[in-house]
Amino acid sequence: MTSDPCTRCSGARADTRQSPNLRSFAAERETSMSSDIQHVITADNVSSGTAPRLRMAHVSKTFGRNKVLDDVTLEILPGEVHGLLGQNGSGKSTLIKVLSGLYSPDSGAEIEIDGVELPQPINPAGISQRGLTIIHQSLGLIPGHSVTENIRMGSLERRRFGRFIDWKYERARAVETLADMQADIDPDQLIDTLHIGQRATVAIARALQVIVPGSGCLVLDESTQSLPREVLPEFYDTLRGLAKRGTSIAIVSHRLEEVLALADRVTVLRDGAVTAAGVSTKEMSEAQLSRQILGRELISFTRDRSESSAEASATETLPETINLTDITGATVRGVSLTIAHGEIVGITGATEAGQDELPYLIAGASTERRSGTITRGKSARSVADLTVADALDSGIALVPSDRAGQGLAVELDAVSNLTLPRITKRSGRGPLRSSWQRAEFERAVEMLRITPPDPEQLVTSYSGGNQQKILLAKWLLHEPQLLVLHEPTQAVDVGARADILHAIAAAARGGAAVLLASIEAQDLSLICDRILVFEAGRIVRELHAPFAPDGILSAVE
Ligand SMILES: Nc1ncnc2c1ncn2[C@@H]1O[C@H](COP(=O)(O)OP(=O)(O)OP(=O)(O)O)[C@@H](O)[C@H]1O
Repeated sequence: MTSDPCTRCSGARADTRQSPNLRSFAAERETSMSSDIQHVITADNVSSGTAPRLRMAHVSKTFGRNKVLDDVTLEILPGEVHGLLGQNGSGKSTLIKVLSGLYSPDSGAEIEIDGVELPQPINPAGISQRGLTIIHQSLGLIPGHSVTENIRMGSLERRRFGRFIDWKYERARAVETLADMQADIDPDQLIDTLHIGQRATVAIARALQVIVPGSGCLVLDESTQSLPREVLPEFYDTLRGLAKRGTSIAIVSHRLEEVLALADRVTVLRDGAVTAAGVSTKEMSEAQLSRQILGRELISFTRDRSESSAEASATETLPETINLTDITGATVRGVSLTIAHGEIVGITGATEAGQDELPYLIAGASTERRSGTITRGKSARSVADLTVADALDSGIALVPSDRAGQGLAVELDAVSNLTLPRITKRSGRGPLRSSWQRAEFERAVEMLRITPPDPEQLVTSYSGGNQQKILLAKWLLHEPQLLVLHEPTQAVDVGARADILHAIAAAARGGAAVLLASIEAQDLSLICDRILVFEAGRIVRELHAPFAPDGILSAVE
């Protein structure tokens, strides 16, 4: 990665570090647009009339009988940031996998970089030599290897004599890149021991290493979703710096404010076909963009908080509250809090402030040394030796943020994933693939509009957002007494986000106590009754509804 020498960008860097949120970033971009980014299509950093940096035309892709891309064209100009948008399952990742050579397109596809056609089938190992770097949703890191090895993989330099790899040198390069990104990550740490945000940082660091400033194309498929909020402004600045010098950037993101703040133009897919091709984002509002994506008005989520607590208090059999007492882990330091049945308590804070760890401590999903007690009515449970199975027996279910690593059984189909936690209890009553399983699948499809509604499709063949819905549905159908969620709306489109918030609110209305760990201020403001802000492992502020997203962000900063 390189630092941007332009003074305006340096200024932006200082501003955004003070106020790390997208709104201020977008506002900063607005005020400086006239000088560069907004006129990117005609100004000096985009050569108008020249060949696109990347051109994909007539790209179709069929799986079995399902045509998921239909004659798609995408053109990305030198020096622009281009948003590739669409609902969950609209075909964005498939298009990027075609570009990277992971999927072969149907016949007739044309793919060019700087006017030169890429020979098909595309060799995944060869695309970086053509200046193309892709970060997939799955991040593509190698478990069991260090941060240095992962960052330098693909860029390792052999010494002239002996042809050995000088690991001291490679480590220094990795340290340099991490420092450029202001990422405090130990280069010798195993990738497996990093949290998801740190892993995303490593994947992005690796991609940025192979970009030669002024050329190439960097494609980010939902890569920012797990980056810590405080590094985002710096990261956006880096992208803008790269684009300003001529590198093209394609971003796939469901965060519309992010897209509007960063992208010069957008291409929108709906059901595998292009509905907007290279449309300028100049003067485009979030509402217009979501209409373009959904093909309809967005029905926003609203929660009637009074109705929720009234219904929950009618659930007579449950003790009124769940009490977490003196919970301690690696980053959480003696936290105590109470959640009433029917209540949704949000927890938020900066990275490593503790809110990201608490869900795992109380759901038995942490390997850290831990202590504290969970009390419900007369029953008290120590978290020191709590396992996931114990937690489930006690009615505590966790929706983790690491969908593939911790949330889903990736080798199984959708219906097995949905019903896995309850299958042992049910298996005595008939064959595994019972009508019960199918009925559960149908409930999940109805609740969260999972597409395609195919119970036997491998869960990994679902789009990222639909995998997220399957994960959430699995635990909602379990009807836990304490529902613990960590970033449940990651990777979902604007419509699905509303569906997910509805489903969580319905769980609370049904009597569940809900603990929601998230950095999404908008989600927290819409759904929570209370929000607890963490700092250095402790709760330092408590906010009560109604909230404004900006108020939540300033409470964290
Ligand atoms: N290997 C596969 N086999 C069968 N179907 C697949 C496969 N990969 C993707 N699909 C289907 O292709 C469609 C498009 O999926 P894709 O992952 O490209 O969507 P997306 O726009 O990236 O969605 P998201 O925003 O949720 O990540 C989905 O219906 C998905 O189920």
